[in-house]
Amino acid sequence: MSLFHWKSFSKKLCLYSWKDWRRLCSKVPLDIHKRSSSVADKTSSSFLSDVDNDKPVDKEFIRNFSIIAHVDHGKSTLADRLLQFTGTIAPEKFRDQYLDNMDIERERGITIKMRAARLWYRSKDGSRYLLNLIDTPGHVDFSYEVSRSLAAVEGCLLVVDASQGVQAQTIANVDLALENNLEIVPVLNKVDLTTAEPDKVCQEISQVIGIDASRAVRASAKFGIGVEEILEEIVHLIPPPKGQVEASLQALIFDSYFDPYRGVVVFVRVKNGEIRTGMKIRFMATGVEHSVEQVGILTPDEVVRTSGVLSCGEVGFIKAGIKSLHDAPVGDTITGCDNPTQEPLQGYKPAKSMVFCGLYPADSATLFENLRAALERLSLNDSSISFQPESSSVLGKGFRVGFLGMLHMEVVKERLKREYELELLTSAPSVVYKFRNFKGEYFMESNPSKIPNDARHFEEPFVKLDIVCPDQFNGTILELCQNHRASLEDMRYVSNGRILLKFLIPLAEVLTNFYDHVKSRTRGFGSMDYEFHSYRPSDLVKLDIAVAGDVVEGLSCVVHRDQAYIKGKEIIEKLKQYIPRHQFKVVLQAMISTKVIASDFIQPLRKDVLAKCYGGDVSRKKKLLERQKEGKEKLRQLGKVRLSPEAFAAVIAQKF
Ligand SMILES: Nc1nc2c(ncn2[C@@H]2O[C@H](COP(=O)(O)OP(=O)(O)OP(=O)(O)O)[C@@H](O)[C@H]2O)c(=O)[nH]1
Repeated sequence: MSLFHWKSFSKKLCLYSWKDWRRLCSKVPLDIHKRSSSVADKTSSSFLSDVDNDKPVDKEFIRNFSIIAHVDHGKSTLADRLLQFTGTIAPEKFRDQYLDNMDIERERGITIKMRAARLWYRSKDGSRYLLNLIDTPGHVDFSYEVSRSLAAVEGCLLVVDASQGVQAQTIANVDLALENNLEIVPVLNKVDLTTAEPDKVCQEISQVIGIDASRAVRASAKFGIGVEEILEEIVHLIPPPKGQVEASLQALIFDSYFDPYRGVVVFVRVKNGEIRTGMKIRFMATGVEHSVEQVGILTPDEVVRTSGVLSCGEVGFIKAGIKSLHDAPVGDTITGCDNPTQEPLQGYKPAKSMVFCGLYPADSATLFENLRAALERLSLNDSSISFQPESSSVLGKGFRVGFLGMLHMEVVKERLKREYELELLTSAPSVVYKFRNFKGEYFMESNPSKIPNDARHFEEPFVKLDIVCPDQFNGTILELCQNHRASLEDMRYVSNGRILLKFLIPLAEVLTNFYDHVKSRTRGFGSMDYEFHSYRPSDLVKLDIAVAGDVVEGLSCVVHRDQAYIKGKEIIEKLKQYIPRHQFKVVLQAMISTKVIASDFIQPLRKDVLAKCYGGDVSRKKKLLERQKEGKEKLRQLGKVRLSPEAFAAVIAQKF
């Protein structure tokens, strides 16, 4: 075991006290797999042999649901247990986080993409049910995935960590579920922890979310406790899908990806009618028509149905020789060309890039084209990435790329490095600013160096920010938010001792290290969530940085007027450490338009021109010094200072 893995393993061991271990060992079956497969023998496996996945299922016996929760409350672990318990995955094939199949997801232990899987479950009432499960990400950057999954189901499991209680994203996800009129089934997870307080958390759920949680299943996804009860709740509380098989086809696209060999694979939920192989379908938003080549189900592997039918209420995939993801946008409705519906289903707003930064290959000449190809391929499967070419005097040719948030940006950068072997330099992340030019025309721009000097009336994106934390940290959180230009909108108790604070805050302020500050100020007990609210006017200015008289593109940024001097000074100090001394004096300036607000300089190298002048006439010495001064002045006017990419990266790192 590597040192790293050993460290994290031993850290996990230390989380349990001896009492914990004794309690766990006596109560919890250690071999989860054995336990779940033995129950599966009783309930599922015995009847899985006669399951016909090829035929559509009577919708009275279908339950479609998502699993939603705050980050790390145990969604993927619970999905694993449900897959095991129902015998969906053969024991020899099983691995933890089964539905998270991207390397980055497994290494970081986070879900980035939603995943669907169908499970068969024989209920205690004797009937056999088909459960379509959609596991969703918890991180705020990917909440778009959650809202997509919720439009495709009738209910959701709301997983709440019984030791942490209701957190900011629990509330945000419940709001999404309520918007979609879904049946919410609460589950109190991690009851194996000694710090678990299920009764208190039950009260919190009722108080904050307004749903009755008295019957909530008390579960431990880690140790397989309460899994059968959860399945019973799904079957009895979540309604079967509505819709008519005889009606015109209406199928909602909730996800899709591009396969270089098979074209676009579209994941759908059939709301009305049925999709059959060979039929002509129309994508209502784009008007594009195709013939269905294959339909199939997600077991979670893609299995083609030889019967060629996907019927009302079912979740599955279709392939129709589609070449571009833009022809089959997520959220669009598919209908039949012969008997089309007039009413498209309610779709989703397209995912919008919120954070932008420049990506430049370290060896720009050869790798620029590779970067373009890599971004094109990535954006085929991730429509929230946007990019366009840009160039910088320091970093050469690159692309300005838009992301959903900072984690999304990191994930994309990591994928570019691993999958395409691209070492990249990044310019400072920025949001999209709105401003007016001197003619009064409105513009939107994410690259601060492209904002003209006469820009005025700046507006920036604001987000609704929710922070949940113990009430003893109320003061420090208010102070933090005030320092980041937030305004308090509401404050209420979630439970005895924990509060929910609601703010309006500029997005640019929460992007960088803000979550770390919340965590450290609340000793790890605080959680936050945010969503876009609106563009609002702010007293912003464009800050330029000039080195030896030349403005350095890529170091420009938009800052609040009150922060401009401090920011400018910080950047200049950092540059001073990285720019080597030259023959001439290098002046460093921070400027708003043409007005210098902070400046410093790097001393020139000095050659002792009098060294060889032993004794001699004083006027001769003066002449030599005079000539040296003139030469340096000339150099200062003509000389250029090349900023190394390392200096650039260091300044960016401290700026954000
Ligand atoms: N003690 C205990 N730990 C659990 C339980 N369920 C999950 N965990 C642990 O909690 C951590 C997070 O679990 P995940 O299943 O990855 O959580 P998630 O909600 O899917 O996380 P995201 O996808 O990143 O939002 C992991 O270390 C799990 O082992 C449980 O019932 N008891």
